[in-house]
Amino acid sequence: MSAVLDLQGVTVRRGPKTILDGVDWQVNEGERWVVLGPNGAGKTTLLQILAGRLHPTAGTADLLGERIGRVDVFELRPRIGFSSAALAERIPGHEKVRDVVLTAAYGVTGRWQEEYEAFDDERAGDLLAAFDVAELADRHYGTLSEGERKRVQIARALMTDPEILLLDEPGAGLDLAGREELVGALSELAGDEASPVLVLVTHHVEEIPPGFTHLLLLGQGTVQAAGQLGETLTADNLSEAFGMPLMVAHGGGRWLARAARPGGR
Ligand SMILES: Nc1ncnc2c1ncn2[C@@H]1O[C@H](COP(=O)(O)OP(=O)(O)OP(=O)(O)O)[C@@H](O)[C@H]1O
Repeated sequence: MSAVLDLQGVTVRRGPKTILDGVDWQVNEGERWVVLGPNGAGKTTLLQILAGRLHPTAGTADLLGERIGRVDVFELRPRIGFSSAALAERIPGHEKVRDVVLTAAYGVTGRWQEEYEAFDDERAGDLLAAFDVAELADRHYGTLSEGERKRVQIARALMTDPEILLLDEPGAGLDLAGREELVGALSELAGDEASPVLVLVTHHVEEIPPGFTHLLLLGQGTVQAAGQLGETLTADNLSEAFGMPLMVAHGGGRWLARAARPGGR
C-alpha cells in the first residue's frame, strides 16, 4: 500500500533562509498525526506543501499518489481539506454559516450564484450538526464566537469529503471551554473509521485529542522525531525540540507538558 503522503528530502528555501531542510515523512491510511514544534519551526510551511499550495525547492512531495509539480493542483485540492487562520480570514463576516460550509463544494468563499444540489445542502447540515453548530446555520459568520468559528471552519474543510484533513492550529485563541469542545470534536473525528487521514498542527500537547496516533516533532526546519505518539512524545524529544528541559505526563487519553525545573531553563 502506498503512503497517502510521502515526503522525501523536502527542502524549502526563501532567500538565504532554509525553512524546511530535507524532511522525510510518510503518512498512511487511517493514521491521525500531530505536528508539534516551536514558533518558526516550519509547521505552517510544511502544511502548505501537504495542501498542494507550495512546491518544495528540493526533494519530492507525493500527495495521494500524485507528485507536486507534475499534477494539476486544482484537481488535487478538493481531495485535501485544509483549515487555517489565513484561509479563515477570507470568509466574509456577512456570510450565513450554512453557506460558509456549502461554498466549499465549489472551493469559493462567499455565496454568489452557484447552484447547489440537495445533497450538498444535506451534507453541509450534517457537518454543522456533527460539530454541534447546527443551530447557528442561519447566523452571520461574523457574529460567532471564536470557538464556534473554529468548528464551522473544520466543517467547511470536510465539505468535499476529502481523503486528507489538514488543521493548522485550530485551538489558537480559544478559551478553556472552547479548547475542550474542540478537542472533544476532533477526538470523535479521529475515532471514526470513515474520517480522512488527519494532520493537526499545534504548539500545545494539551490540545492533542484522544485517538490521535502519531507525532511529528519539528525542530528548526528538520524532523526531530516521528512515530507512534506514545513512543515519540517523550520528555527528551520535547525538551530537544523546544530547547528547554520539559517533563511530560499522560493520563485519561490527554497529555500535559511543563518545565522540568521551576523557573524553566
Ligand atoms: N516567504 C518567506 N520568506 C522568508 N521567510 C519565511 C517565509 N515564510 C516563512 N518564513 C520563515 O520561516 C520560518 C518558519 O515559518 P512557519 O510559519 O512555517 O513556522 P511555524 O512553525 O508555523 O511557526 P509558528 O509556530 O510561529 O506559527 C519562520 O522563521 C518564518 O519567518
